[in-house]
Amino acid sequence: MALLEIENLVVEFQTSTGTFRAVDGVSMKVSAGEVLAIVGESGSGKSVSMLAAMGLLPWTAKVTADKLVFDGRNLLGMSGTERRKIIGKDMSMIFQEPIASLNPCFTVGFQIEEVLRIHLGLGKAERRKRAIELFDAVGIPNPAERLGHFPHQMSGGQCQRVMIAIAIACNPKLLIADEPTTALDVTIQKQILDLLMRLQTEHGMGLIMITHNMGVVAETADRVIVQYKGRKMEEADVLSLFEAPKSDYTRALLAALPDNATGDRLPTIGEIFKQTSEGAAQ
Ligand SMILES: Nc1ncnc2c1ncn2[C@@H]1O[C@H](COP(=O)(O)OP(=O)(O)OP(=O)(O)O)[C@@H](O)[C@H]1O
Repeated sequence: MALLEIENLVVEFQTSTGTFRAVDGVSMKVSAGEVLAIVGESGSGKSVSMLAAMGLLPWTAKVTADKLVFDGRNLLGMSGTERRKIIGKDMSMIFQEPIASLNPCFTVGFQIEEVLRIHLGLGKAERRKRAIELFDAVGIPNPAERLGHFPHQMSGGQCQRVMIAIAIACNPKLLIADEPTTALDVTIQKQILDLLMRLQTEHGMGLIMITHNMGVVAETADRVIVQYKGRKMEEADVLSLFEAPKSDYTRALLAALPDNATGDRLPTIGEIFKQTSEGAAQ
């Protein structure tokens, strides 16, 4: 049975200029222990799809789907209270900007201990012990001392490790990583990616990796979904996608490798076609 099953997801935003459809009929399945990459240029609806699954979109978003099931439970018919028992516990998410994702007013220790208190009901001493274990597991040096630090006292890489520790605090079944390395220095990116992959294997979690970076896809994913303008253009296992891409869009993305697609942003389809026509004209 799939851990997360989404069928025909549509997300529309009410804007001052009318209704904008950010996600247009996307379907996907992720199983326990599987790594699914969602790839596509900026604005293709990758984050919005996952925020919809987590129930984290603002009220201006209208979310509909034929199916939105997590671990056998229908998320669509669920009350906010019921959903909050799952989100951050069995299904958690980390974001691109680790420093912005943490609350600047509280120590990182308080922030991780709150998750342990709310979701697992642990007492003070147990929370602190578990928080130290978690910081240790994600490679934060001097974990006991670091619990007393505020986010601004830590580097971006360290904050991302804190975010990962918070995300795995309750042993989630599914972790969604939304461009987890994009905002970090190149040297730190690999460390964070390796950490995520190690934790995924150790915990047998399902992992959805949202990325612009085809190198990250090749290194991490079992299966890949390519999104463009809110639609799924292609879905394939990672080898098939690289060896025999089916859609023109995927072919164009791969044709742009390695020069243009290893940075923090994939080229837009317009940029790719411009390069192709310029190449042909020379
Ligand atoms: N709250 C909102 N109100 C209106 N439009 C929104 C809102 N949030 C996102 N969008 C729009 O939805 C579209 C999809 O956004 P999304 O963040 O999912 O793209 P993405 O593929 O994740 O891109 P990126 O890689 O840049 O994050 C974009 O055009 C974005 O401007």
